[in-house]
Amino acid sequence: MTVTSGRSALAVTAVRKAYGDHVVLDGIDLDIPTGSVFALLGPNGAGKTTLVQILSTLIRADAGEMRVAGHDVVREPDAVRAAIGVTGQFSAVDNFLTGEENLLLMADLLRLPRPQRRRRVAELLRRFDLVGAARNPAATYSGGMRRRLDLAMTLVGRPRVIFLDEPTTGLDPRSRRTMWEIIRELVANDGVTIFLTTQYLEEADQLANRIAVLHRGRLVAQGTAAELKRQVGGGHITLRFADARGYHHAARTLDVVSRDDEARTLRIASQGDVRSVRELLDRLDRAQLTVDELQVRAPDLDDVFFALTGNPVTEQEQAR
Ligand SMILES: Nc1ncnc2c1ncn2[C@@H]1O[C@H](COP(=O)(O)OP(=O)(O)OP(=O)(O)O)[C@@H](O)[C@H]1O
Repeated sequence: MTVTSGRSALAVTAVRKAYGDHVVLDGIDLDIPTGSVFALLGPNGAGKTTLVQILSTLIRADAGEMRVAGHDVVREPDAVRAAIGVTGQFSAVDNFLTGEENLLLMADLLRLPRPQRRRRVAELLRRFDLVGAARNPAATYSGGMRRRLDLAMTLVGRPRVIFLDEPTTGLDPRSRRTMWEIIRELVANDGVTIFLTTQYLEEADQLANRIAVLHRGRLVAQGTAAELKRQVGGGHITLRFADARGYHHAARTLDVVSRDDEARTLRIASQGDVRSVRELLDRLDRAQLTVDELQVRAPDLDDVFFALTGNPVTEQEQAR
């Protein structure tokens, strides 16, 4: 792949990064078209943040060629910085300042022309539903409000490429959906390119035009959510157990993709056809296990992840 495509917001070839003996990124190639959402998917510790830090000029790669918004990351870091916005797990929000003050501070730092500053800040407060809380210290904000403020601060400088490093980690489902809406609007209205990292398969499914799966320093698959699902084929069966004994016995003996101990549900890899469902039911009967509920589903990204890496996401997180 070359690194010259005019339509690419990000073009990356053979990026490598190691910390001592630990190879974190082992030859990453990416080409992300302008105006699209790209999701880099991987469990904790996969190297997602490291790649974002390299592409946003915060740390140096050991090798590789990278262009972001048309600029070379190593040779033109200032031009890259001027074209990008980054919101990460460690937010830029100052707790002692109000939401409005945080935004004004950002406008000052970016040297926005004076008459524009208040106008831009007011517009962002409106857009991110922060008008009511604008005069309150950011310390009093909920997790969702803080993420919105953080993203609003990133937008003060009108970046063309936005890195969102795990934008919804730790948010409740409602705040997560609000963030998704905001991200969709950003792409539709502002034509920005979004580079998103996430551990949530559903998030990548909801937002991304293209998804890449990072596993042990390499991109093990790339494509649209539909392409990745097709690549895996099959699907899964979800079983909910009536009692804890049956649940734990089944968890030990079946080919489990993922599990939810609280809800006593197991996800089993399966083609989902009548024969494989019958075989599974026979097996459960023989073991005298009572199932409360059974659902047959088409493949989702959880199945993709399992097929590509041999592990469910949750197990990889636990194995860290
Ligand atoms: N400065 C550093 N020195 C040594 N090792 C590091 C350093 N920064 C990151 N690592 C290691 O590199 C690996 C990748 O870390 P990284 O933070 O990029 O992963 P991640 O996919 O973003 O994970 P998370 O979802 O937890 O943020 C981890 O094993 C981490 O311990």
